[in-house]
Amino acid sequence: MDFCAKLAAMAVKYNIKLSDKQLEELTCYYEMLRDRDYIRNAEITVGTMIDCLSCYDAMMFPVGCRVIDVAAGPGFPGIPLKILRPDSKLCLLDASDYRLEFWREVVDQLKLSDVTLVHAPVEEVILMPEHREQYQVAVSRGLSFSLSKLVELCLQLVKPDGYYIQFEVERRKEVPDAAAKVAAGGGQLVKTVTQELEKRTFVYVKKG
Ligand SMILES: C[S@@+](CC[C@H](N)C(=O)[O-])C[C@H]1O[C@@H](n2cnc3c(N)ncnc32)[C@H](O)[C@@H]1O
Repeated sequence: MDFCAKLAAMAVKYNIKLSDKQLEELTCYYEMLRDRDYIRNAEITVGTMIDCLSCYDAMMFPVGCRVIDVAAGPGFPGIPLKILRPDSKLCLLDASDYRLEFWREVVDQLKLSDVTLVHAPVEEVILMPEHREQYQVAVSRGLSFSLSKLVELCLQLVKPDGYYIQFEVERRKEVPDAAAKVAAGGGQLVKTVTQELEKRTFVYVKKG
């Protein structure tokens, strides 16, 4: 089975609704990652795409919402979420500039509109008026700060009624204590959702 067919099958299994156009765009993104040697194999990337898309909660993403991916690396989960919700306005942020050119290519190739690219550490971006408290949703996957530190930093990017979604891996073992850790970072735990495919728990945090 090719990448697109595998992704389509997994999306059905995990109840993620993708149009043919979205499947094509995710496949094109996969091919660009593969051509840059950013990924090891198609199987793993299907898992990564499903992981990224699984955090989506329609209630937290109003029409035209501004979303920031903190420490996006090659674009996970920001680019899959932008493909899922093309009306959203995405900011990809990373401290390292080594992905900027790649992000630009993806944006051009997929003709993605309303995407902003920021090369700076999150600690600096939270102080910039054009980013501070400007987003409906902040997401972060793979940034190795403690859960309370991530909540403290990322909520500063979120509007008063916004949300932060953190991708937690099982080995970090922060989830059983998530409510206390989220509160220590200044947030309110909305829910945690565990996704079996990548042994992942999404921690949903509301500001305030
Ligand atoms: C393990 S990668 C995760 C990338 C991507 N989110 C993913 O899931 O594949 C961690 C990323 O965090 C970025 N990073 C590390 N410290 C950062 C900081 N203080 N602010 C913003 N990005 C940071 C790194 O440059 C790297 O791209």
